[in-house]
Amino acid sequence: MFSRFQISHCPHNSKNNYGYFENFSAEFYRCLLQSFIIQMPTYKLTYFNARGYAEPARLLFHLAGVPFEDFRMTHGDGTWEKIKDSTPFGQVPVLSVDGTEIPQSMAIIRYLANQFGYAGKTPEEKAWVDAIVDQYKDFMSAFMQFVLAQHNGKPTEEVERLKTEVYAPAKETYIKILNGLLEKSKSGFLVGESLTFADLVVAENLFGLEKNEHFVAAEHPKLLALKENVYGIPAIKEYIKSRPDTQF
Ligand SMILES: N[C@@H](CCC(=O)N[C@@H](CS)C(=O)NCC(=O)O)C(=O)O
Repeated sequence: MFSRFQISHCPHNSKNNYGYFENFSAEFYRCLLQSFIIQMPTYKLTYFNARGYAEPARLLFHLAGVPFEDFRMTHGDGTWEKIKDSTPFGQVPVLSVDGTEIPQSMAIIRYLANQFGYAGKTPEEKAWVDAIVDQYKDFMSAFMQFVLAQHNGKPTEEVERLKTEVYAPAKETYIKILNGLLEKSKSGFLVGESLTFADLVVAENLFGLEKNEHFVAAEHPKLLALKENVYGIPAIKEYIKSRPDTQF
């Protein structure tokens, strides 16, 4: 968002013998200053009326204080069926930036975090943030296998097998990795000295797991502290007060 200025339209007084502009007028400087004023793109985030894969990006918008349209479709009202084929990958969330669409929840939040300064401070921090988010995605893929089997009415034995053989070990690994990172952290955040989008993704995920009784945060004080840190940030706290209370 910092690169959207255009100074070539600003008026100048004259060109010197070499063709370079010189003797810039006061008007030129005024115009230059105006050009540097940040022009915020128009953001629209399309998703269902759920936290799900869109919530970390919503948290980030509120944290950064950047306005966006939080477009929530209602399941079964036909809106999704109408727009599905015109979305980039046939799924939501989709972020529109001045009309340019970006699919995939983690690409969206990484893009926004890079714009707003929450993607990590060095290339190594950025890599760690990405690694944690990749670990979250591995966990979610195990979680979704079990949840979808249940949702689609698969036989109880199959649901149980997915729960104990796929989901439970993935959850154990995920929680162990997060705890290990927080044990070593001096800041209480997952990477570096300050909050990154990995903290938002994980804190929101812990919130959802706790809400749906897949996780007892009190049994993991470090994870609970991370979640409370994130949810205690004034801008986020303010948003949570009015966000729709959905199951997922
Ligand atoms: N990997 C994708 C998964 C997105 C996804 O599964 N979206 C679901 C909603 S949670 C969806 O669009 N479902 C409607 C459909 O597939 O028709 C992401 O992270 O954005």
